[in-house]
Formats: sequence, C-alpha cells, structure tokens
Amino acid sequence: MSGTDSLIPPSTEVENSVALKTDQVENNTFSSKASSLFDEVVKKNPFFAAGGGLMILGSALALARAGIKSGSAFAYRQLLIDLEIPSKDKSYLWFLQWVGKYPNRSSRQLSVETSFQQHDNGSVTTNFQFVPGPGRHFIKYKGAYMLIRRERSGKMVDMTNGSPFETVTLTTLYRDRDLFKELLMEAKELATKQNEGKTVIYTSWGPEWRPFGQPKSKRQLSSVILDESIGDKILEDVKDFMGNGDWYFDRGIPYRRGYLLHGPPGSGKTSFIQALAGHLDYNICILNLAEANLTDDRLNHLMNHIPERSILLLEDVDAAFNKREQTNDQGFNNSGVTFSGLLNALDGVTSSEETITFMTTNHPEKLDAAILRPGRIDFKQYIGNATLYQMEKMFLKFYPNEFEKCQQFMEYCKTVDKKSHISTAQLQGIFVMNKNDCDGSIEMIKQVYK
Ligand SMILES: Nc1ncnc2c1ncn2[C@@H]1O[C@H](COP(=O)(O)OP(=O)(O)OP(=O)(O)O)[C@@H](O)[C@H]1O
Repeated sequence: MSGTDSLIPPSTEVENSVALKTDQVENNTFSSKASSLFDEVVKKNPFFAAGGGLMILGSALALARAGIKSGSAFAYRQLLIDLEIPSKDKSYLWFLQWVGKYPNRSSRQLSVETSFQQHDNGSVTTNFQFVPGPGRHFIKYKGAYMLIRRERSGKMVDMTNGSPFETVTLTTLYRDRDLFKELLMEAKELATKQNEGKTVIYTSWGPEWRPFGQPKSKRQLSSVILDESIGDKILEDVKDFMGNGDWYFDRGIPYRRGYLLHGPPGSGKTSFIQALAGHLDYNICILNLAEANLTDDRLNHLMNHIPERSILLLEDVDAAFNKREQTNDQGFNNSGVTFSGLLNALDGVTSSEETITFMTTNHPEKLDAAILRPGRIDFKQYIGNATLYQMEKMFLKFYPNEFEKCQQFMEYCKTVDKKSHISTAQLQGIFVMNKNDCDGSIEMIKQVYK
C-alpha cells in the first residue's frame, strides 16, 4: 500500500462525505437564498410587509370580534331577558295604552291612536294618544331600564282587518324580570279603569271578538220598564247562577245558562239585556247568526273564546234558523252556520268557563225543539207589549210629578179595547216627541192607541 493510499479514504466514504457536504452546501445555499428571498419580498417589499401586517391584524380583529360577539351573546343570555307581546295577545293593546300615558319614557318614533269620547250630555270629544311607533324606545320602570322594540312583520297581514302583525319586545335585566308581570297588571288595571261604569260591546271580527266603538255608559236597570216583577225574576236567576259555580263543578254540569227572551218587536228585550249586563258589571258579545261568512268553525271558536265577564247575546235567533233550515228570505242566505253547528257551539263542549247566553226572538214558535231543550235554553221569558203597569211607570218616567195628568192618561188607556196593543218602544217614541208637553202625549196616544 502506498503512502498516498492511506491518505485517500475509501471511495464510498469519500463519495458519501462529498455528497453530505454538497447537501449541506446546497441546503445552506437554499436557506440563504430563501432568507434573502424573504428579505427581498417581505422585508424590502413595502407592499408585502404592510399586507402581512394587515393580515395578522385582520385575523386578530376577526378573532376578537367573534370573541366579543359570543361573549356578548353569552352575557345577554345571562344578564338580560326579553318579553315578547304579539299583537294577537290581549295585553298588546293594554300595554300600548299604558305606555302611551307613561311619563318616564324616551321615544322618537310615535304613532297616533285617535278615539272619541261621548259625554253624558251627548257631546263628543276627540282624543289623540301618542304611543310608541315601530322602532326602539326606552322607559324607566320602578328603577329598572327597559328597552321597548315595536316591530312590524312586513309580510304577514292579519286577514281579518288588514293590519300588519306586530310585536312589542321588552328587554330588561334578568334580575328585574318580575317587573314584567307588575307592568302588565298595571296596564290591565288601567284599561279596566277606563271602562269602569261602562259596558263594552263586542262584535265578531273574523274569528275574534273586538270592541265595537267606545264603551257605552251603563244603562240603569230601572230605566227599562218591564211588566211587574219580570226584571227582578230574571236578575235573581242570573245572580243565583253566578253565585253557584262550585255547585255546577262539583256535579260535573257544564257551567252555563241559556236565556230566551221572546216577544213582539220594541218591547225592550235587547235594552233589558244591556242594562242587566251593566248592572252586573259585565260586557256584551253580540253575534248575528245570519252574518255573512259565519261558519260552524268560526261560531264554535267565537263561542268558546268569549272575553271574560261577558254575556253572549244571539239576537233574532229565529232569523237564521227556522225549523232546521236556513231562511233564504230577507237575504239571510250567506251564513255558513248549520243547525248542528249551532247546537254544538251552544253546548260549548270545549268550554268549562262560566257562560251566560241570552237569545232573543220575535217568533219562538219557529224555533226547533232541539234549541229549546234545557241545557241550551234554561229560562224562557215572554216580554210583551206595554201593559197598564208599564204605561203608568213610563209616563211618570218621562213626566215625573205629573200625577194628575198620569191619572188622566191611565183612565184613557183603561178604556182601550183589550185586543189593541202598543209597544213600549212606540210609547217611548210618543213621549220623546212631546218632551215637555204631557198633554200633547195624551192626545197623540189617543190617535195611535184605540
Ligand atoms: N220596556 C221598555 N222600557 C224602556 N224602554 C223601552 C222598553 N221597550 C222598548 N224600549 C225602548 O225602545 C227601543 C227599542 O227597544 P229594544 O231594542 O230593546 O226592543 P226589542 O224588544 O229588543 O226589539 P226587537 O225585538 O225588535 O229587537 C229602545 O230605545 C228602548 O229604550
């Protein structure tokens, strides 16, 4: 082996170490190239440097935003509470009326609600109430701040009256959630107070009951003059029914009572029912069975959703149903209510609430026996034309203290043929025409009532 041989490493080792070195050299050149390229592109290129910075900043911001968003949603869920009042709910109008009068509120979008108020002397005043319109409003209620959002659903419209569906959402701190109930109770009490001493007349509006005009001043029961003791008899029966709810429930009997007042037109049937409702502090729901587009379903729904403390009044019940057939004369052919639909609704299968139903008719003989059976009609009362008792009372109601003239009037009335009739409405008409002239009334009676 030569001296040079020992200096020369075996060829494979040399190759390997050369390859290693070459790799290292290549790597080093690559990394130095990359770093110089990075320097070139990133550090030296101002656009890229700024973009990278922005990208990092943007991502950080996006992250922070998402964090804040989910954090605030979490905080919202933990700290705040919402109450939604849809426009279909009874408390919706109560709330708007209440908030319209509430002093501690800040609202920039207002909406007007116009109402008319009739006074006892007949004059009418117009009231404009400004209530929060669609948008955001703030109130401070019992120390708590509340956000009110009134929103209109753009697409949905209440088909019964064409008004858009709305919601009011109240938001407050979770710890103040009990104030919602207090606020709604206050709103309800305010609405009830406004109707104090008044009778609200409800009529059907699509499938629901709506107040018809402004609440009316209560009619005094004594202002409707029925024949001796008839009024007292009905009143006693209604009071007895109202005071015996437990008796009905204990025996599993549906807690309802049906009354039928029948008799000639203008004898005071409707007036008596209105005065009775006022006396009992009840409202009245009037339903006309001959109403166009009234169907069995709507009738059933209406009769099972009568507003609280209300008497249901079905007027001229014979007009729509006549011996199980709908009458076509007088245009009463639009109603879609069937005879069995009426019976089912009267039975109120789904209702366990107190129900007082009054029906009136001029022709009881036309009513089917199925309607007249107890459970549907429990109390029948004939309200006829003016009797001598009523004539005297009515005369003195219109001409108080005119006792002598009253005697003269009564002497004439007693001579009239027993077959002759005059209705209390006719009598009232004559007295109204001769407001301050009782002699004029007596003369007129002689011409009409012979
Ligand atoms: N007995 C009465 N006492 C006082 N007012 C009466 C009496 N009867 C009728 N009237 C007056 O006559 C008008 C008509 O009365 P009301 O509508 O109550 O009669 P009705 O019997 O219901 O008639 P109809 O059967 O035609 O519906 C009312 O203004 C009412 O004040």
